[in-house]
Amino acid sequence: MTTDRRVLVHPDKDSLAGAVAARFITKIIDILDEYDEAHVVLSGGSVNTAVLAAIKNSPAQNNVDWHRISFWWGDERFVEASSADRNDLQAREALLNHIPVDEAKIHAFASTDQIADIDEAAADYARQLDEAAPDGARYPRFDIMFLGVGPDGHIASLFPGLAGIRETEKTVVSVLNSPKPPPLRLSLTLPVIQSADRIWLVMAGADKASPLGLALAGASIEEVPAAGAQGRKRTVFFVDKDAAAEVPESLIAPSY
Ligand SMILES: O=C(O)[C@H](O)[C@@H](O)[C@H](O)[C@H](O)COP(=O)(O)O
Repeated sequence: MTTDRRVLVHPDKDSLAGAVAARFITKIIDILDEYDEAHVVLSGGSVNTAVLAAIKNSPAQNNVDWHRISFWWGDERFVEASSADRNDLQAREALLNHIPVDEAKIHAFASTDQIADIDEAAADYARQLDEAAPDGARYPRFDIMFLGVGPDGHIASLFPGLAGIRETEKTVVSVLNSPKPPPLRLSLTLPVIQSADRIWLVMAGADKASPLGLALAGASIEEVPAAGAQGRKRTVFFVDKDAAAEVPESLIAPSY
C-alpha cells in the first residue's frame, strides 16, 4: 500500500466535477492502451454523480473504448431496483445509459426484488467479483475506484464504529443498521478497497472539511473510515475549496 496521497483543490463543485471527468477520460484511455480491459468502481452521492454527468457531457468521451470497461460499485442501498435511492440507477441515468457499454460488464449489486435476503445478495456480489478475478484472486484488479465521503467520514457503506469497517475476510458485507438511511446496504470491504490501483475520493462542501482533515491527519480507520482509503498506486482527494478548509497547506498540490 502506498502512502502517496494527494489533495487537488478546485474552486467549486462544478469545476471539480469537470476536472475529475477530464482526468478520468485521459487516464482511462492510458489504461486501455496498457491493458485489454479495465475495471472501474463507481460511487453514489451527489458529487460523484456530477462527475459521471460531466463525463457524459464531454466530447472527449467519444475517444474512450467503453466496451472494454467493466463497471462495479463500492456500495449499494439494498432497496428495490426501481428506487431512486439505488446508486446504480443514478449512474445509469447520469452516464451508463448514454455510452456504448457492454451490459454484461455492468456489475450492479442485487436489488431486493432480485434477491430477498441481504446476506445472499452480499454473497452474490462476492461471487461476481470472484468470477471476474484473475487466477488465485477473489476480485479483479480495479484500475480506478471512485469514492465519496460522508460528513461522518464513511466510505462506501463502511461507517464509523460499525462491524463492516473491521471485516478482513469477506469481500462484501451486508449492513443492517446504516446510520444514514436507508438502513440496509451492501458494501465492498476495506481489503478490497485498498486493493485498487487508484482511489479517487471526490468531495465537496464544508461538511467534508472535518472528515478530510482527520483522514489526512492519521485518524483511526475505525473512527474515520476515509483514513483507510489508500490505493496501491495512487490516492487522490479531489476536493472543492470548502472541503479543503482543514487540509494542511503542505499537502495541497496546485490544480488550477
Ligand atoms: O451512503 C450514502 O448514502 C451516500 O451515497 C454517501 O456514501 C455519499 O457517497 C457520501 O455521503 C458523499 O455524498 P455527496 O457526494 O452527496 O456529498
